[in-house]
Amino acid sequence: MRFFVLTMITALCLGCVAQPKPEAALFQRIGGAPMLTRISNQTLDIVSKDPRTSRSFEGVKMKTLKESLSNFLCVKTGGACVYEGETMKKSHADLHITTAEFEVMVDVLRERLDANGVGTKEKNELLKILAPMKRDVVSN
Ligand code: HEM
Repeated sequence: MRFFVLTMITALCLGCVAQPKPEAALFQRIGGAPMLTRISNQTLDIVSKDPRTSRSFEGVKMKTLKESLSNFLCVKTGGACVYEGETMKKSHADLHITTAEFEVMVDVLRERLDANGVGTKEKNELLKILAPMKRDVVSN
């Protein structure tokens, strides 16, 4: 009987230990606000100078845009930030972004995520969140 009780207690304890921990939000796993700020800044620095995409950024206040993009990505990945900008449709409507320009931006973002050591799983999760936004950003 004592053996049975001991076995049951051991099994219950192991059960507690083996409980899978809920996965942290993508925001945390990606490296939090510092990483999202770095990724946003670097991506925007590159696409605003790349001749394939630079035309849309002429006259745009890059500091404000960088902060806005960083907050947007924070919210979309589950971070506790506040995004006060426009919807994707509204903020890109007048820019007439093409599919080719959208793809350059995604390529640069992917490359920056790699360069900053973001894991493949996290990188793909973020790209999957952004992919459906193409229909709101692109208007050609
Ligand atoms: C999934 C892809 C994209 C996301 C998530 C995104 C996100 C954003 C965000 C959050 C803003 C700020 C809106 C605001 O503060 O009201 C913004 C504005 C802007 N985006 Fe994008 N964007 C994307 C694709 C692109 C592409 C492909 C281009 C150009 C090649 C682009 C060019 C701009 C420009 C120029 C602005 C500033 C507009 C202004 O201040 O009038 N975006 N975007």
